Amino acid sequence: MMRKMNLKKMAAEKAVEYVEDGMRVGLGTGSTAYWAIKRIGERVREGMTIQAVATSKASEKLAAEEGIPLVPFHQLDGLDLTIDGADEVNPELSLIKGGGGALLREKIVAYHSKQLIIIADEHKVVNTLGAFPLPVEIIPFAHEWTLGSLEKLGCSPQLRTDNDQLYVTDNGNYIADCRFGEIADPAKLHQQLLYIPGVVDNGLFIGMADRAVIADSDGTVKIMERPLNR
Ligand SMILES: O=C(CO)[C@H](O)[C@H](O)COP(=O)(O)O
Repeated sequence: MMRKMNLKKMAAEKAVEYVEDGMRVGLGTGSTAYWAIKRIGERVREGMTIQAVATSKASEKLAAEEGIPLVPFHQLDGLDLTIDGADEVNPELSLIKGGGGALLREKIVAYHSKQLIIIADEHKVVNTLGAFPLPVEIIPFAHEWTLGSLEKLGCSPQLRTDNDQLYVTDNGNYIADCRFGEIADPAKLHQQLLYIPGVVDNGLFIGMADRAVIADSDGTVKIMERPLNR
């Protein structure tokens, strides 16, 4: 069987074929997006001209090292394409994202992209979202109360830590990882979460991804398209 890292690379490199000269491109975050940024870097060095923005400080650093031209947000009125990873992908291409903690910037960038392509290995494809704990970005102020409100929605939120310290996002916030179990109605949960003061955003991406490029352990790469009725 092929190693997982190779599957991520395969999906990422296939997705980078959608990047065309002159495009404005959003760069995702995580170990799969890493391979997309590396491949985009190669294509830039081969002569492709793009303008890029990154969804995290880590991806920004990698892109700069790769020589990818990064531009300030105010110079662009939107993006043509964003390529990003995901923690779960369902058949409607609804997603759980934020395992890497970059969900807020990822959602802002995806929202302003004409196209969002998700890259993943087959292990991320699920029928129903929710086995992966849903990351919810919350502001530090009164976060204990915000955690209480999350609990009332039916999960036991875990404040994310990193080396025994509270994990702090690029935006200075905390992440509560929330185990809801199977999420029967992602759109409803999304609304309920956004209703809680102190919640900045959450890792549910609904109706945002246009396609998912999925690498299978049999060595094939398949493209999932978002159903037209959504
Ligand atoms: O949403 C994300 C970061 O916030 C990542 O895209 C997601 O966690 C998948 O990461 P990986 O490709 O490392 O499995």
